[in-house]
Amino acid sequence: MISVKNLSKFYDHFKAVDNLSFDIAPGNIVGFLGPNGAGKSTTMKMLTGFLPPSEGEIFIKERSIDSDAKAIQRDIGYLPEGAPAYGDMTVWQFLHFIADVRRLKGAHRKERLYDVIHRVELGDVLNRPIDNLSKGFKRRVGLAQAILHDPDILILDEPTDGLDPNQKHHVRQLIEDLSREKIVIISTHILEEVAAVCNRVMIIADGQLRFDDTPEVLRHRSRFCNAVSLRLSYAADISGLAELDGVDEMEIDRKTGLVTLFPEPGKHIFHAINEYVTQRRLPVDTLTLETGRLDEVFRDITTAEVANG
Ligand SMILES: Nc1ncnc2c1ncn2[C@@H]1O[C@H](COP(=O)(O)OP(=O)(O)OP(=O)(O)O)[C@@H](O)[C@H]1O
Repeated sequence: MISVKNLSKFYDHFKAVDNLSFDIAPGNIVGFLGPNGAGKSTTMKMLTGFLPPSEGEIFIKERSIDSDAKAIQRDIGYLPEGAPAYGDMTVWQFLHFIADVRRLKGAHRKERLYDVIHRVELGDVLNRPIDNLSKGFKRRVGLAQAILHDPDILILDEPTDGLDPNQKHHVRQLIEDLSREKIVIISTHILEEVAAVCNRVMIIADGQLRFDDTPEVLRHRSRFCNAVSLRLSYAADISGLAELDGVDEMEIDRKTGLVTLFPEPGKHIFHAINEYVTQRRLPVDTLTLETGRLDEVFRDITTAEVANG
């Protein structure tokens, strides 16, 4: 369990993290979201004991990071932003170096190295110097060092940054596999990542916590959630759609021709629309039930503070 109380960080007079309080329980895969400069990395560095808080407290498994940082760091795997490593070492040398730092010994050490190399799929690059690896492989080496000692808590700063779509998919699956019983905190800019792997979303902006709930709740904040969009193959009179029971509003995107029908709060309109277009034989190419647009909600939440001053 992680428990954070009134956490703040100042860089000189600038408040980068502003009075954060939250608890995270095992099994939580937290997507830690925020625009550039929101304070994500600073918060992660404080959680891992790399940066002392200016104010507030962090308890991890009921120990204070203030007095017990060393013990706490044994329970944490941390992938910092950019995944720094010793570039002149080969992957094999680097992982052994990390195994030394983590004091892994004997059969357990062997087993952990084998497991991690296999899971993160580093077998083909073990003898390559890290400096010569692609960005994607460097990221994977960073991930491997973070999980080598099988920590209960994983803190990953933009783990899929620089990876191609296949590698992203692989790393997300890896995180899902690892996350049973563990706490995983992932900082990311990528909203689809949150929907794909996280069961909790925390959004910060200007160092303050703006949202803390499930991805589902986040999605439901979108006015597009449960809206129905359709595309016509040629022009037709669709004005009757706006009059259907439960339809609040109809919007037509003049550029793309996409028609979106928004429901009244709590109403489901897909079936009524489907029936209407079928009965009238309207020339509808696609009819889609929207699940909500996370990018729009993210923008609303993170720009709200500007309006609030
Ligand atoms: N060592 C430092 N000294 C002074 N200011 C800093 C320092 N580190 C970060 N900051 C500032 O604190 C704010 C928060 O930075 P932080 O790196 O935590 O944000 P972030 O959410 O991780 O951003 P990004 O998504 O761009 O990585 C930014 O305005 C940044 O410029």
